[in-house]
Amino acid sequence: MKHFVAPSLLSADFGNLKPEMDMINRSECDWLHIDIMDGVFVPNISFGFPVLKYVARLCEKPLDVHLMIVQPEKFLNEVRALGAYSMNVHVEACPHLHRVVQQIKEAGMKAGVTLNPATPVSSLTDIIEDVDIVMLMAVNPGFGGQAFIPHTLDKVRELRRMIDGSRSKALIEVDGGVNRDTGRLLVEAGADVLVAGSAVFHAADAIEEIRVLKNL
Ligand SMILES: O=C(CO)[C@H](O)[C@H](O)COP(=O)(O)O
Repeated sequence: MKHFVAPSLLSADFGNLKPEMDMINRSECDWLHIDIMDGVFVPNISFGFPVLKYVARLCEKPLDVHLMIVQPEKFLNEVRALGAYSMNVHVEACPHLHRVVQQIKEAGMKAGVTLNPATPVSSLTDIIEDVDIVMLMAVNPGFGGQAFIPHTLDKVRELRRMIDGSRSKALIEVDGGVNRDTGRLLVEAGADVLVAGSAVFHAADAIEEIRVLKNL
């Protein structure tokens, strides 16, 4: 399968959301990635549901919602009400991960689980066949514009082997420090979805940057 590209809203110009979403709609990107932060699970706060309702109205691409919050299951209905395609929760934030994954799927969304850089791929052994997406953080979550952690490439290869050796059909998504250089290495390692914030929204020509990322 040709890999997907998901620009991350976190790096958009919030004073110009309408033109930013027009750009996303015109571009070759596959999903819009949305980072919700709570100032507890991560040391930052991004945006909440009133802003996201506006984004959801403007954006014609599937919404990939990444909850960097404690107790993400509390907001399942709000995420579903956005019309989200997928809901990603952190393994580190969910002591009852299997239940949360089932709840996301019962709500009609794709279930994604996300690993922080220090969380091993092996922590997914007993859930890999239940999830639709595994997202690997290639930076410590909370801020855009950070440097890619190279060990993520080993984690992508390990996860690829785990998925291919099981009945899992999970997509491998990578978030943080993704640009045309790291993106190429990630695709070669077996990644299916590239999330890119600053590489897209801070580019001189965002549509062209998305095209480049799509054609790596
Ligand atoms: O999850 C995130 C931060 O926690 C962002 O999606 C990610 O960092 C994207 O930004 P960039 O591509 O600039 O690294």
